[in-house]
Amino acid sequence: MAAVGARGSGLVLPKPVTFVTGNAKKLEEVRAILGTSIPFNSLKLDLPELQGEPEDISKEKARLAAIQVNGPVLVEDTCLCFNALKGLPGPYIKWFLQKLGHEGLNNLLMAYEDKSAYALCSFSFTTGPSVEPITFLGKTPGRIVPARGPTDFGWDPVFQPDGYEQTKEQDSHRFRALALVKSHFAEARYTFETNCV
Ligand SMILES: O=c1[nH]c(=O)c2ncn([C@@H]3O[C@H](COP(=O)(O)OP(=O)(O)OP(=O)(O)O)[C@@H](O)[C@H]3O)c2[nH]1
Ligand SMILES: [Mg+2]
Repeated sequence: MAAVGARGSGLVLPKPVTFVTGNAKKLEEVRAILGTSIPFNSLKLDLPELQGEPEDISKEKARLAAIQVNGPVLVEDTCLCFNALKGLPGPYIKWFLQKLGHEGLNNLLMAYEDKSAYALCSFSFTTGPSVEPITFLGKTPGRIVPARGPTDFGWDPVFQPDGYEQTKEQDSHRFRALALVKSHFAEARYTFETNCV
């Protein structure tokens, strides 16, 4: 590990964790979910994204972010996967949404009875640029519906989680993945040489 030493039984990291994202809404949700459980700074950077499987994309984002920050980083990649399309658009949902809009996302499934989908959040954490990132996944099953509700975050209006009347739930893909991140931090008992600003 890139930890510089041990204080008590936890690893001592040279810097606070930096959550790297170019997405203000993600940052807002991460702040709300983590509260004060994991002290972190944020950095607005639009990192280049690999093509491929969600976990690999997330890990590569963490590697690139750790090089830029030169310290511990947390990143996240979010997918919206349509079962009828074998998981696509998946990690490419940002571009599909930008080009097709909510109605276009519904139209992609027009030829299929199966409207089921899932949201997948992949957080990756590394203590520094030379350390292999660890990934934490959170998944919410649901289905694609005609747009409804608030339109302030991406594809939320067309994704209805299973068992919920509305298109947004408290116990989300992000919430589930961050619960695993919190458990990891609790087990590792990281402490920091310098405080967050
Ligand atoms: O309705 C939503 N509810 C969510 O919970 C959610 N989480 C992400 N998104 C959107 O899905 C794409 C992911 O792409 P993405 O993971 O690459 O994010 P991003 O490029 O915006 O930021 P980042 O990569 O710098 O962190 C982007 O269009 C995000 O706006 C969401 N939309
Ligand atoms: Mg992105």
